[in-house]
Amino acid sequence: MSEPIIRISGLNKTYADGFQALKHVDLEIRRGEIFALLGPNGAGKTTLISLVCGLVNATQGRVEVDGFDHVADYRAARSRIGLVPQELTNEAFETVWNTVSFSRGLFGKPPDPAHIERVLKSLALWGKRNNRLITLSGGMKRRVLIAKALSHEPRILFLDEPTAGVDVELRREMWQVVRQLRDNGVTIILTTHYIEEAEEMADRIGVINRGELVLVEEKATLMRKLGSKQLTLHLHQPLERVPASLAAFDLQLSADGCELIYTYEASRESSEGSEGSGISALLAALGAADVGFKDLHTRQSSLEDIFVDLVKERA
Ligand SMILES: Nc1ncnc2c1ncn2[C@@H]1O[C@H](COP(=O)(O)OP(=O)(O)OP(=O)(O)O)[C@@H](O)[C@H]1O
Repeated sequence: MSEPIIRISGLNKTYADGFQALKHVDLEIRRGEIFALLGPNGAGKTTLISLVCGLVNATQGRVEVDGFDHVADYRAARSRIGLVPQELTNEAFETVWNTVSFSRGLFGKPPDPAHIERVLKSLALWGKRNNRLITLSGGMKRRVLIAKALSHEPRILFLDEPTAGVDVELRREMWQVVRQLRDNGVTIILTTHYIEEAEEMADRIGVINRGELVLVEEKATLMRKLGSKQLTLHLHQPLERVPASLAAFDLQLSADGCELIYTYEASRESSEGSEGSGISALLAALGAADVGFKDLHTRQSSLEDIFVDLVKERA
């Protein structure tokens, strides 16, 4: 496997007031992946990306960006990174073209109108290049932020809460844009507290809570490893309690006694077939106990359940 594009080791950050916002974070970002950093408000997401981007100094630890130390080789490291902040600052009366071209200049890159044209076209902003930012829709403004971050041809793009406070349609549009960038070879790191976003977009997910990186995992593995499934049986006759002969199963009875809910591990089911999940045994035991049901459905636990469990466990 190729070298990681970002290597973070033993990163600590204590702010001037003594608050420890990051606690010994180790993390490697793979070339070309979409990595979602998921965590509740105040978990340390912005602190972590600000450190990697060189906007905040680390108290301890080391960051390498594409082989360059982010302190000793600051310029080389920083030139490889594009950062998409949440909001546009005060350039409302500038045109799209000028804003994006100016951003490139900030990195000391010589003008390259052909590159700016490519970026604007890929983000469907070409037709708006002479518009002032103030005249653009919310979605277009967000795309201008991405264009600015791509103006100096970075290999890594950080997106800080890319879809915070935007509507569903715009969120989908942003996801599409991000996927396209990844397909063009850009490594993407996004922070989010929308679980749905991590579930939809990421190749790997890191969960950060109270300054600690509590988990880093392939999304698919995470879902498989920690996900559980529920089978709900709608009974013919309500029950007062779960029959003693079914005590071996993880069963819950709904308050009205009309539904039996069976929780089992989705991973057992996929690796061992329905036998492994105990469904056959449960159905046989239900038959023996004379508990009839008229309908059933299953539900896979989402990343949201997993996330809530993780954060709860450590609270
Ligand atoms: N300059 C600072 N001085 C002291 N504490 C700070 C400073 N900046 C951030 N913090 C604290 O560090 C913690 C992590 O903040 P950070 O902004 O990194 O979290 P976050 O995960 O990005 O949260 P959000 O989703 O709300 O943006 C918070 O408790 C915050 O109050």
